[in-house]
Amino acid sequence: MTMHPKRDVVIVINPGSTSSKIALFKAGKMVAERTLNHSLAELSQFDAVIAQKDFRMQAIQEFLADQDFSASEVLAVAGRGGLLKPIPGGTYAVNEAMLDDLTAAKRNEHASNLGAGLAQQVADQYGVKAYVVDPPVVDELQPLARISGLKGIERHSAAHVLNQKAMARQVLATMGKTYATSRVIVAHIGGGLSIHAHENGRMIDGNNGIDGEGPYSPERAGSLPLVDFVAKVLAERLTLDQVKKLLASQSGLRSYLNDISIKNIVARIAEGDETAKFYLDGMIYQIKKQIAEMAGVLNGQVDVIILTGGAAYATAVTAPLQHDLAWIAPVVVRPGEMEMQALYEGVMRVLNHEEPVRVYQSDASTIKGGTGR
Ligand SMILES: Nc1ncnc2c1ncn2[C@@H]1O[C@H](COP(=O)(O)OP(=O)(O)OP(=O)(O)O)[C@@H](O)[C@H]1O
Ligand SMILES: CCCC(=O)O
Repeated sequence: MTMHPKRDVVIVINPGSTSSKIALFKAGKMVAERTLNHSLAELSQFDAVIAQKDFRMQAIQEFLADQDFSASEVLAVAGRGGLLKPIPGGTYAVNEAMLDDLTAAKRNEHASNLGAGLAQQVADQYGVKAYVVDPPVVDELQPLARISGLKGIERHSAAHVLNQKAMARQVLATMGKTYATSRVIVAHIGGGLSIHAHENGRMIDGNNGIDGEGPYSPERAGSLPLVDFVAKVLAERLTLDQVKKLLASQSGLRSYLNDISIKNIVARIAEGDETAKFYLDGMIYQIKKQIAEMAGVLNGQVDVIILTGGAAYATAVTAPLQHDLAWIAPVVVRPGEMEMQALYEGVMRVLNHEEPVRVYQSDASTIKGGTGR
């Protein structure tokens, strides 16, 4: 009699703005994980994010080749979801409509747009299904937060949803509180930067850095003086695609310091680079403003402020924020992300029939606007 090995291996793929993270889960546990940080020089070879697919896939295949599992043990593949149309939270099966919208970067360019395609390619290799979980476009904004200030333009959410929610749940549990009944501000400080007010389990407001809101980040512009920006767009005759690229991936620390790595920038400061210090301080200053704004959204009733993402490893970033924001609430630092675990759990909830699998339908909008249009 032939013995069939148990299918209990899930491969998790998470393309970030400046890194690719890959993990292997077996029988409920993460047994291997690798983070590859990509330099500006490496990423600059590609005109569009979607063109990075083969480059990122190579890293995935190298990781998989180093792991000890057989193809017949693979149960499913999870990828970080991309900038789809605004959708409810949940686990979505990768389908053609999703891949088409992401390949066309209908909403905008973003590294996470690669997640579904990479996951599907790896899933095909093992003859299993691919899923994405709680993509960055999960939109729980409260009605007042949607108003922009100009009729015809509405605000929409884009955030590190997976990590913000996972960190909030974890930190609140250590405080004896639940996510569903608490008020939290989470600042994810990575290649992009998203800072949101969470109230009773929902992300009710926060910045959409992809569309040019909030603090500048390693790559993103954040909010700009609009008249000067529009004058630049007109003077340089920029197309909408060029504007989106400029705001989301060619601004922020990259534009001031020609670097997207906060780790490098902290090292430059340690060697006496005053310019690097000035612009890192500027980013920290803007983060502080955004967190205080979210405290206003929550009427100052904040259980905890959480600083997370790769840059939360840098004390140069977290120490001033902990000091300056202590008047609002305790400031807890949780460096890195829990996205890999959250992706795995999302897929397992569907495979264990605890939650229905969601089906993505094509983004019917014909106007190529920002993440919300
Ligand atoms: N040990 C460290 N010390 C200081 N900074 C670090 C450290 N590790 C990572 N970083 C910084 O964290 C940033 C990347 O964070 P993260 O991995 O959360 O983002 P990402 O996945 O590339 O992008 P995103 O999630 O926004 O799409 C980089 O600027 C990197 O230099
Ligand atoms: C993940 C969406 C937010 C950002 O990257 O700026």
